[in-house]
Amino acid sequence: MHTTVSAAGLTVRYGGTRALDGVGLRLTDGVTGLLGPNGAGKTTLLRVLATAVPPDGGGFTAGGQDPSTPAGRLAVRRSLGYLPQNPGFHPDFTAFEFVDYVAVLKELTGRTARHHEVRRVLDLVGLADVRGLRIKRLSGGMRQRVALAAALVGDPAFLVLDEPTVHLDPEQRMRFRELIAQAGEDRTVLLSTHQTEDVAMLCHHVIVLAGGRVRFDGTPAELTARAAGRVWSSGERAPGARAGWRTGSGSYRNVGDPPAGADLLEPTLEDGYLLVLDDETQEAAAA
Ligand SMILES: Nc1ncnc2c1ncn2[C@@H]1O[C@H](COP(=O)(O)OP(=O)(O)OP(=O)(O)O)[C@@H](O)[C@H]1O
Repeated sequence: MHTTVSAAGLTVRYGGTRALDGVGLRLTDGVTGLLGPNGAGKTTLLRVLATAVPPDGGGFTAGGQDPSTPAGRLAVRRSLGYLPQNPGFHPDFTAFEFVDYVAVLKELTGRTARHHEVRRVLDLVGLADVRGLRIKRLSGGMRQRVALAAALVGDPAFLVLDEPTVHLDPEQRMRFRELIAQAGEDRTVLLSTHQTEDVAMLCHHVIVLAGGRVRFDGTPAELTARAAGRVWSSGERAPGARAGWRTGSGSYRNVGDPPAGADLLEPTLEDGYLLVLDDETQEAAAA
C-alpha cells in the first residue's frame, strides 16, 4: 500500500528565517532520500508533510487528500507514519507500552486487535524478545527500532523518517537500512539523512535541500553524474579543487574543476552532492 505525495510552493517562516522557501516535490512508492546541510530545512519539511506544522504558503496532498481542510488532515494522518528526530520516549515505558500508546493515539481502539498489531510491528523490527523491557534499558539502536515500530503501527502508506540512522554504529545502521528498504517495498517513504551512503544504498529518488529550497531532484545516478569529469587524482592538492584530500595511498582526491589532462576518477554520489551544494554557494556569492 503506497501513496503519491505532491507539494508545491511550501513556505515556512520563523521570524525573519525562511526555513522553507517555495518547495515543490512529488513522491511515489519506494524510498526517497532527503539530503541537505544543517539548517537546510529538512526537519521543517518533514514536519509539514507529517501535518505537525502548517505551511505559511503553498500546500500538499497525500493520496489525493488535502491536509489544509479538517477532513483531509484526518485522512492524511490516518495514512501516515512519522519517526521524528526526537521521538519523546517515556523512559519508564516498556517497548510494548510505548508502541501501544502510539497505537491508541492512532485510533486503534479495539484492545485485542491493537495488541496484535503492536506485537506485529515489534516483531517486524526484530524486538519481539525485548518488548517487555523498559526503554531506558535499551541501546540507541534498539530505541530507534522502537521508534520505527511506532511509525509502522497501522500499516501506513506514507512513512516519514527524520534521520533515523543518526548515532547508530555501522552494524546497527546496516540493520536499520534493511528495515527501511523492507518498509519501502510497498510504501512511500521519505528519509531525511546526512549519510550519502544511506541514499546510495536505499533510495530510487533523491532530493537535495539547501537554504529552504530544492537544489536537486532526480535519481541517485543523476546526482552522481553531476560529478562526472570533475573528480581527479593528483600528486598534490590541486588549485582548481573545491574539495581535496590526501588519501591513504598518498595521492590527492580532488573534486571541482580539473585541469586539462587530469587523471579523472569515478565519481560517487557524495561527490555529486558536494558539487550541487558548492555550485549553489558559488552562484549565490556571484549574485
Ligand atoms: N521552531 C523554530 N523556531 C525558529 N527557527 C527555527 C525553528 N525550527 C527551525 N528553525 C530554523 O529554520 C531553519 C531550518 O531548520 P531545520 O531544523 O528544518 O533544518 P534541518 O535541515 O533539519 O537541519 P539539521 O540537519 O541540523 O537537523 C534553520 O535556520 C533553523 O534554525
